[in-house]
Amino acid sequence: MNNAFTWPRRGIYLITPDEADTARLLARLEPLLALRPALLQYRNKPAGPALRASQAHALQARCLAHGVPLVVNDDWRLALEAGAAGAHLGEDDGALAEARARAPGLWLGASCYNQFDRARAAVAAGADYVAFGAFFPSGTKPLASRADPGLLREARALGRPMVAIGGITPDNAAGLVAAGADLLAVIGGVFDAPDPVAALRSLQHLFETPEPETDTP
Ligand SMILES: Cc1ncc(COP(=O)(O)OP(=O)(O)O)c(N)n1
Ligand SMILES: Cc1nc(C(=O)O)sc1CCOP(=O)(O)O
Ligand SMILES: [Mg+2]
Repeated sequence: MNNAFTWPRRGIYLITPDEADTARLLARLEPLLALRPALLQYRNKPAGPALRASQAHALQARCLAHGVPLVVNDDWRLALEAGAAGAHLGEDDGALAEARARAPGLWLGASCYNQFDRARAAVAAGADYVAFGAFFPSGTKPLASRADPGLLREARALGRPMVAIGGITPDNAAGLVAAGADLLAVIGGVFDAPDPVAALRSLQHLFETPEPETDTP
């Protein structure tokens, strides 16, 4: 990895909700960025190219102000243009190997769903981290395929940071950390909570205990 930021290793990987109103998006994010999540991903599925570009630039400015690395979902070119730290690519987002070749300085993450083989291929293509999910039913992505925490134990052997995603809340996340997740990616568990700041704090607490053993079979 080659980036102005140091890779955060462990913590909460906050992902933005779909929000067309940029002022409102920034207002919702500001108190959360003040808590310094490990990473922020800009994700806005219904947004068109112009809104995505302007929101990515606006978020990059706020992330820099708070010292939080920004990752852009789906689009490594936009990540480069906005000066973000990374891009996250899934099965519909182009070849990771091309992104690796064209954007050598970006952190690149790969969605691996519930598939160990996909993670192995992503690492071979140059992924800096691999993401697995969905570990719980997700209101954001109700049709996401489901993953088992045992996959995290198996994938530790790949030697890359592992992100867990899908329906994660302060009440269900501890088992994923125990299974070896380095980062917990969360949308609804924070943004749909009655008190998003309190929810993010609770999730961050999970990483304040010592790291679990990682070399058990
Ligand atoms: C950290 C993280 N993990 C998984 C995803 C999902 O990516 P993808 O499968 O491309 O689906 P969309 O998010 O693009 O709908 C993610 N974005 N971030
Ligand atoms: C964007 C996404 N990807 C998933 C996967 O399994 O790859 S689950 C998911 C939704 C994450 O949002 P929430 O925290 O609200 O469930
Ligand atoms: Mg995608």
